[in-house]
Amino acid sequence: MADDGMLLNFAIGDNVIKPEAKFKGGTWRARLSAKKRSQHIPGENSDGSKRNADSKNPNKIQIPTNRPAKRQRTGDSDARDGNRHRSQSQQQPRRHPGQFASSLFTSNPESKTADEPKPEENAEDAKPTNAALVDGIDTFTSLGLSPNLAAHLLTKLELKAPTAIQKASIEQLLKEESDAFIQAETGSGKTLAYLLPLVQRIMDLSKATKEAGLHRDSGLFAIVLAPTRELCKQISVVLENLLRCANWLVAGTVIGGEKKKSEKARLRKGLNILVATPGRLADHLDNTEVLNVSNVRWLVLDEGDRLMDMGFEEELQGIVKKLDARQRPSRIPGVPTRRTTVLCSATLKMNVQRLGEISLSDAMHIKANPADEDEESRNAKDEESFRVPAQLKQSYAIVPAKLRLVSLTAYLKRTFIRKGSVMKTIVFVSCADSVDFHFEVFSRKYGDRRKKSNDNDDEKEKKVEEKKDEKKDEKKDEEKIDPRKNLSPYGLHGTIAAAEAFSTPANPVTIHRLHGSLPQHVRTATLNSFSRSQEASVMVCTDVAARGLDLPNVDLVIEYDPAFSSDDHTHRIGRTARLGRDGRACIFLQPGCEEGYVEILKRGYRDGGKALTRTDANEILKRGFGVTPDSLSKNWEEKTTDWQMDVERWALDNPEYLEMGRRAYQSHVRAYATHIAAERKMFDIKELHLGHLAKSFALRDRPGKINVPGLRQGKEDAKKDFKAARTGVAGNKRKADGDASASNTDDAARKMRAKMREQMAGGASEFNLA
Ligand SMILES: Nc1ncnc2c1ncn2[C@@H]1O[C@H](COP(=O)(O)OP(=O)(O)OP(=O)(O)O)[C@@H](O)[C@H]1O
Repeated sequence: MADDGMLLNFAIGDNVIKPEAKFKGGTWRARLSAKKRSQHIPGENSDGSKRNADSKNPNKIQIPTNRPAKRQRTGDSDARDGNRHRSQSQQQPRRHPGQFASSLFTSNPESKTADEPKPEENAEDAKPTNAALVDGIDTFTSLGLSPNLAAHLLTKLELKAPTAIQKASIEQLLKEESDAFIQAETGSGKTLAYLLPLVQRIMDLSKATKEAGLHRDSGLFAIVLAPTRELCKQISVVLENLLRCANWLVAGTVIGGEKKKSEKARLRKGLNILVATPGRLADHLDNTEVLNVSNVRWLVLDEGDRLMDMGFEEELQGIVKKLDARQRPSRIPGVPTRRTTVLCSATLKMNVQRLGEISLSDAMHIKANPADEDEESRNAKDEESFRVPAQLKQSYAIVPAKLRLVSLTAYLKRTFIRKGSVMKTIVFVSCADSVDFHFEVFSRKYGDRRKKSNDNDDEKEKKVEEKKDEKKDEKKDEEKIDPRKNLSPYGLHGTIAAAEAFSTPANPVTIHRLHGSLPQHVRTATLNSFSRSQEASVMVCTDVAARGLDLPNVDLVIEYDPAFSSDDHTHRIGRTARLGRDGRACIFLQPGCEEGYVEILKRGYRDGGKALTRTDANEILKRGFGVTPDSLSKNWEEKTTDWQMDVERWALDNPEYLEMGRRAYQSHVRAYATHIAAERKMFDIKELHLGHLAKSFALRDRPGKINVPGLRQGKEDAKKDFKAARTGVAGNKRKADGDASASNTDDAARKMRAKMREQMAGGASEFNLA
C-alpha cells in the first residue's frame, strides 16, 4: 500500500478505538494542534472561545459578526436525491496511523436550488439568431455592394448571404454619412458588417478617380482600432481576403510586437487601410512623420467595451483629437468631407456610452433585429437582455469547492468519451497560474507520480539546447513556430500536450494552454494550433481568449471559474454557437450565493432561459467516473476519490507541481475578490471555504500554510482580499495573474487598469492584460 495510502468506505462502529496518528513535520505548535484536532481535544485555549472562533472560521480571516451562519454540513447529495441507501462515503472511514483519508464527499455544502423545476424536456430547439439570412430576399448585391465584391464574397469566401447585422449596417453605412454604433450578438459577423461598407466606399473612390485610379500611396482612408494584437491580426486577415478583389488597395497593421522601424517602413510605402492597437497608433501619431492622416474618413472602434476596459480612453481621446486636427480637404474626388466613426460592440454598457461620447456625433444605433429595440426600450433598465445567441444551450453545474477538480475532470471525460461528438472545448479559468496548474494535471497520466521531465542526462542536454533555441525562437517569425515542438513534458513552453486525463484510445484529446504571461510568439502559435486542429482539443485559458476571437468548431465552452462580469461571460460563451451553428456552454457554480448567478444566465435569453439546464457534482461524477472502464469493480465515488488522491500524491511527490498548485490556489483566491462590485454579492469571498478550495488544487495544506515565494502570504492575502471585498476596492488585482478582463464600470477600476497597462512594457502590453 502506498505510504500515504488510505482506507476508505469502511463502516466502523462507535466503539472502535482510533489508533493514534503520528504527526511529523512543521513546527511543534502545528504538530500539537494537529494531534489535538485528531483527538477531538478542545482548542488550545481552555475558555473554548478560540476553539469556536477557529472552527467557524477555517480560513482564519477576520469575519464580521453579521457573517451568515455557516452552512449546514451535509453528506453528498444522494440523500437529497431521495436515495435511501446511505452513501459509503458518508460513513466514517477508518484511518490507519499516518494514513491520509480523503474527505472529498463529506461536509460539502448543500445547494439552494436543488429543488428548482427542471426545464421542459423535448423543448423545441430555439432558432439561431446570429445565422446568415436564408430567405433569399437579401443578397449582398441587393444591399448595395458592387457585383464584383458580391461575386468575390460568394466564390472566394463562400459567403452566400448576409447576416442580419450585416444587412442593417451595409444598407445604412453605404447611404448615410453619419456615425454609427453597431451592436449585435457574438458570432453574428460584425467584422464584415463594418468592413464591407468601408471597403466598398473606398473601392468607389477608385472609380471616381477614373483612369488615374487609386494606389497604395493615394492616402490612408480608414483606420480600424481593436484592443489586442490577436484581434487586429484576425481583422487584418479578413480585410486582406476582401481586398483580393481590389488588389490596388493595400491594408496593413501597426500593433507592436515588432520593431517600430519596420512598421514605419510599411507606413512609408503607403497604406489605404490601417488596422492598429490604440497604444501603437497613438505612438506613431506622435512620432512617425510619414503617417499622414489627413485623408482618414473612416474610423472603426471594434470591441468598444474592451477598449475602454483596458484603459485606452486617454489614447482614444488623443487619437480622435489628432485625426480631427489633421484632417484636410482631399484632392481625390469622392472623398467625403467629414469623417464617419463606427463603434462596434456585442454589449452595451456605460463605458461604451462614454466611448460614444468621445468619438461619435449623432450616431445611428444599428442592431440586427429592429424589434429588439422596442423590446429593449420596454426593458430599459435591463441592459443585460438578449445578448446570447438563442441556439446556444447553456447549463450550470452546482459543484462544491472540494469537488471542483474532479467534477471538471469527469465533465471532460464524459465530453470526449465518444469520438466526433465534441471537437473543441474551451475551459475558462480566472488566472494564469490556474491555467498552468490544470494543464499539468490534465496532461499527466493517472498513476504517474513522476515529474514529467525526469531529467536524465539526455533530457538535461535537450533542455539546455532548447533554452538556447528559445532565445532564437523569439526572434523568428511567430507564425513559423510550431509549439508542438515544445510539447510538454519536454518543452520549455509546453503549451500543447496530450490530455491524458480525458483521452481514450479511440479518442485522443490534445490540451492547449493560453494566458497573457506567455511570450507573444508562443501565444500566437498556440492559438493557431488550436484553431487549426482537426482533432479533439481542449484549451484551458484565461479571458485572453474571451473576446472577438473567431476559433472554428468550438462546440463547448466551460466556465470553470465564472467570469469577472456578466459581460465577460457573454463574450466567453460567444466563442461557441457562432454564425448559426450549435454550441453548448456550462458554468460551474458553488452551492450558496453563487447560485444567484443563474438569474443572470436566464436574462441573456429572450424566453427567460427556458432551456437552461441544471446539473450537480454527483451527476457529473457518476457520468464521468462511473462509465470509465478503469477498475470496473469500483463505484464512481471510489474512482473519483482514487483520482483525487492520485493527483494529491503526485503533487506531494513533486515540489514543482506542489508549488504550482499553491500558486494557482493563491492567485485564484485573489482573482475571486475581483468580481465587479455589482456581482460581488454572488461571488462573496467571505463565503469561500478556502480549505475546501485548496483540495481542488490538489493541496492538503491548511489555507494559512499555503505560502508561495514571490506571492503574498496565504493568510494575509485572504485577509487583504476579504478587506478589499468589504470596502469595495477589489476588482483590480488581476494583473498579478496576467488577467484583467473585468468589465468594471467603477471609476477606480478603470484607473487601475490604465495604470496596470502603463506598467506593462509599451505596445506589448495589450494582450498581456487579458
Ligand atoms: N454572411 C456570412 N455568411 C457566412 N459566414 C459569415 C458571414 N459573415 C461572417 N461570417 C463568419 O462568421 C464568423 C464570425 O464572424 P465575426 O468574427 O465577425 O463575428 P462577431 O460578431 O464579430 O463576433 P464577436 O462578437 O465574438 O467578435 C466568422 O468566421 C466569419 O467568417
